Amino acid sequence: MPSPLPSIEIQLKRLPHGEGLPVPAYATAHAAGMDVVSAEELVLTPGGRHAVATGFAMAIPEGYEVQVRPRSGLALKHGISLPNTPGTIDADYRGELKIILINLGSEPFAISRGDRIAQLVVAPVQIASFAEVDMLDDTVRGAGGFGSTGV
Ligand SMILES: O=c1ccn([C@H]2C[C@H](O)[C@@H](COP(=O)(O)OP(=O)(O)OP(=O)(O)O)O2)c(=O)[nH]1
Ligand SMILES: [Mg+2]
Repeated sequence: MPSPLPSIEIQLKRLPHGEGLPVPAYATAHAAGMDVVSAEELVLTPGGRHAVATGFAMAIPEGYEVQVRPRSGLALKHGISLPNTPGTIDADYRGELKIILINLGSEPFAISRGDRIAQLVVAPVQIASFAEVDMLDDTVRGAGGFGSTGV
C-alpha cells in the first residue's frame, strides 16, 4: 500500500561500479531511514576509517538535505559508526555518495559488497541569515551552559 505521508522524489544515478546493487530503501513500513549498501569490499581495522563507495550519485531537490546516520546494530555489536554523523549531503552535490565509516571497536570489521552500512534520512532545510547586533535580549539561562543546570 502506498504511504499516506507526503513524499518527494530524488533523482538517483547509478554509477558503473553500482551495477547490480539495490537502490537505498526503507526496510520497514514506517522506517525513517533508507538503508544504503557498500559498493566495496574492505576490512576496517580498529581505529580505521574509510570513505566507502555506494555506487550512486543523486540530485536532491532544492530545500532538502540527506543526512547519513549510523546503523545502531553495527554500532552496538561492532563499534562501527560515522565520525561525521550525521553526514550532510547537500542538494547541489552531484558526486558519489560516500559513507565515512570508523571502527571504534577492538576487532577488524569486514564489509562485503552489498552489506547495509548506514541509513539515509531526508530532511527539509531551513535557510537563515545572520543579523549582527550589539546587544542580545536577556533570558533566564543567559550565558549558562555546559551543565549549568546540574546533572
Ligand atoms: O558523509 C558524507 C558527507 C558528505 N558527502 C558529500 C556530499 C556533501 O554535499 C559533500 C560536502 O560535505 P560537507 O559539507 O560535509 O564536507 P566539507 O568538508 O565541508 O566539504 P566541502 O568543502 O566540499 O563542502 O560531500 C558524502 O558523500 N558523504
Ligand atoms: Mg561543506
